[in-house]
Amino acid sequence: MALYSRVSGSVGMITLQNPPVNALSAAVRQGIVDMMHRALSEPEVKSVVICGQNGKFCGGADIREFGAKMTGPPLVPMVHLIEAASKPVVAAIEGIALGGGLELALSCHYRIAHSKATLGFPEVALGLLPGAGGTQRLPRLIGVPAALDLITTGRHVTAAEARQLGIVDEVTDLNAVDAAVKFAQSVTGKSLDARRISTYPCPRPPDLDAIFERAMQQVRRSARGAIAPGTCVQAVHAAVTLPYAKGMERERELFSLLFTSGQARALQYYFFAQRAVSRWSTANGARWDTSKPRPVRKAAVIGLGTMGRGITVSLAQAGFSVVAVETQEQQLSEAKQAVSGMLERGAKRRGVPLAHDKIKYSCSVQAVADVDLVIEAVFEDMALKKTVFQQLSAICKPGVLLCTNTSGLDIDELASQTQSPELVVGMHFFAPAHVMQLLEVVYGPRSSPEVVATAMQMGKKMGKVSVAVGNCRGFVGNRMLKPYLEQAFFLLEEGATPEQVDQVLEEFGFAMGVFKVSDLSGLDVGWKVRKSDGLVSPASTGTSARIRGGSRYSPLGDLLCERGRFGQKTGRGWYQYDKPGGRVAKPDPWLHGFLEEYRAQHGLVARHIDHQEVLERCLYALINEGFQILQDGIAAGPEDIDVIYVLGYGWPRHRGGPMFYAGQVGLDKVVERLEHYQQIHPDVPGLQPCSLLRKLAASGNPAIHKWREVIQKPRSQL
Ligand SMILES: CC(C)(COP(=O)(O)OP(=O)(O)OC[C@H]1O[C@@H](n2cnc3c(N)ncnc32)[C@H](O)[C@@H]1OP(=O)(O)O)[C@@H](O)C(=O)NCCC(=O)NCCSC(=O)CC(=O)CCCCCCCCCCCCC(=O)O
Ligand SMILES: NC(=O)C1=CN([C@@H]2O[C@H](COP(=O)(O)OP(=O)(O)OC[C@H]3O[C@@H](n4cnc5c(N)ncnc54)[C@H](O)[C@@H]3O)[C@@H](O)[C@H]2O)C=CC1
Repeated sequence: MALYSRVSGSVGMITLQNPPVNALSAAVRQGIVDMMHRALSEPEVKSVVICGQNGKFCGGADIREFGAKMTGPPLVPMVHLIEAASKPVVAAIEGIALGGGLELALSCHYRIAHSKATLGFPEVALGLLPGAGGTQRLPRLIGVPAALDLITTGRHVTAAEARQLGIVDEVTDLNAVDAAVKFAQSVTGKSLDARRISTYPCPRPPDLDAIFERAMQQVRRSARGAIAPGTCVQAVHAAVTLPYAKGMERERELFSLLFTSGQARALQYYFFAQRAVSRWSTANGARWDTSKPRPVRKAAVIGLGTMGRGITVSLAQAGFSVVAVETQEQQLSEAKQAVSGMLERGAKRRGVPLAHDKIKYSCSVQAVADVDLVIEAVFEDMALKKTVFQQLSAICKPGVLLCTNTSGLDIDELASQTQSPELVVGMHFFAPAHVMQLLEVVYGPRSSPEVVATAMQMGKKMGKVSVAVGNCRGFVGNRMLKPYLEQAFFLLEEGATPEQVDQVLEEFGFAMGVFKVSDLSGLDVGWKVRKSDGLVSPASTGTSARIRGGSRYSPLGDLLCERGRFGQKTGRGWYQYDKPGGRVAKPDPWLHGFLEEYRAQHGLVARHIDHQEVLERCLYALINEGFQILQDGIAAGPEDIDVIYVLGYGWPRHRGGPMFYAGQVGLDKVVERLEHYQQIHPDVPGLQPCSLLRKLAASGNPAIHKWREVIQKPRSQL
């Protein structure tokens, strides 16, 4: 709702009240309309201030209302009522003015912002455009290029930048509401003719066509199939080419198109999913709201390779004191340089405070004796990690959390090496660890709720989105990757090429196809894991080479590794590169010839494989594993899996995540297609639909927020 009060005798104050972000719900919109009428009708009131309760102006339209039937006064007439007011209306912007909140502010005649406020049009991230005049008013106010930037990227600007751009009239370090009241008094009685943005002509730069062409190219490059950014460009184009009223009609038309799209539904689902994962629960009943994190001031990182360096940077930037340990002297000195470089780039590009003095380096593990938490990031080798955990358990002070960054080894086996297994938890960062937003917090059967809470909170302080997951081989992300990769290999055996598979996945929206990712991360990584699992046999050219443990196996990755083709690092992998370390993947005729030879050797006849088969086999195998993970209680809900895949594995956000996508396709359809492929490939267990998936499909494709009801029933019933 909105409260009305009278300040200093002549100022009518409208305060938005809808915690936590004063979103423009039906009640808030109704309140604003009613209170505006009241302020305009009271003769003593000479000007109006609009502000938000609890230091937040407004977080925009109430996203939770989008799925339901809209009630209350619409936003567009509301902003027109404010702009047309005969008394000056001043927006007092504290905290945030986002989306519809900024549109509300732009309809006011003046805007006063607190210096710590941020403003922006984040609608594009929800699959929408600013649909209450934002696309028509902003270019009129700040020009086309700046408006295009803000609206198509959704980036938030500081009050200082907003002042520079001309979005706000004044910035204050003092109380913005008091400043707005004073300002409102000072403009009482002044003409408002020049203050109504909708009446401004839209500036027409001479190179207008080129500006729009560039903007379209830019969004095509970065949007990866998302429709909202391009539609935002079209809406801004209408501001320049049409009179205001016609431009508003066009905005409405384009908004409706987006509003009813599957992409908007997916992005809005994802918005809430990313927030829902912080309300974690574990399979044995520990929960976010009953588990208290421990204080952590000083942390240690063991092993300063690729991951340890990024983790060190991330910890130091978050304000933790860090002891960084590396036993190899050469590695230690390289790591010091690399960490310094990362800190300096962070300071330069993102304004993160330089934190060199937060880090103490050592080549002895004894240096960790007084830390509160340790993150181990040594080689992925169980025997080595066990030794390190035994050492840590002996050296660290009592009560220290021992965390491992393993990509998939058994947390419980590591915990059993220590005197306090309840203090052991996985903190699985993603490379590069100082950039990637995802953290899988892996709890073992013995990890205490307090320890899970501490790791989750540490992640948050480091700017990560932390997702709590249970302990199993590969946890959630890497476990689901296995059937996806397997299908990609099998498709090569059956006649596809890496380029073809990658193209299908990139058209779907992945930033990179599976083979390009494999080249980037190094084929040797998976090879080492397969070797230690005993899967890589020296007889990989024999007839039994394509069967392991009774199931189909593709030795293609192993054969490439045997030939030294590790991907980008060696300049050859599934693709060729101009040199070792090269980044531009080019199709490799050698690889095509190799695949032909391989097929001939194994009696395989290449067939035409269409787009649909590539997509369905790769994605549905991955999705099926996701349902198995839910069934096993490794992830608490589909949101956890979706957030992991979007933030950690490049799943296109506008498709919501694999579990949401499965729901959109239709679970019955996913089951039907998996069964179809399983009939053709009976030796591939990953194609057998799991019982939870079947059960949900049979119960009529319930909406994704209802899946938990089925999952939480005793697992024996599945
Ligand atoms: C605001 C934030 C920056 C705060 O961040 P932080 O402090 O980190 O807190 P969070 O954890 O993120 O959030 C706390 C809590 O608040 C919830 N929440 C946040 N914002 C909203 C919101 N806008 N609505 C509802 N709830 C919100 C959040 O979910 C958390 O709760 P929890 O999930 O329970 O944990 C940050 O939250 C943020 O960035 N928020 C999003 C801001 C945003 O994107 N705003 C834009 C909203 S869209 C908008 O404004 C649209 C418009 O431009 C106007 C459209 C015109 C409307 C016309 C509609 C007419 C319909 C016509 C149909 C046409 C179809 C036809 O023709 O048929
Ligand atoms: N590289 C990646 O993309 C990811 C790796 N991981 C996991 O992170 C861990 C580390 O991986 P990377 O950083 O890639 O390995 P890396 O090979 O780059 O670095 C490992 C470092 O540990 C050091 N080391 C070995 N034994 C040590 C000891 N006893 N004490 C101190 N330092 C020691 C080595 O000298 C080396 O510098 C592994 O468990 C890996 O599975 C997790 C996520 C992603």
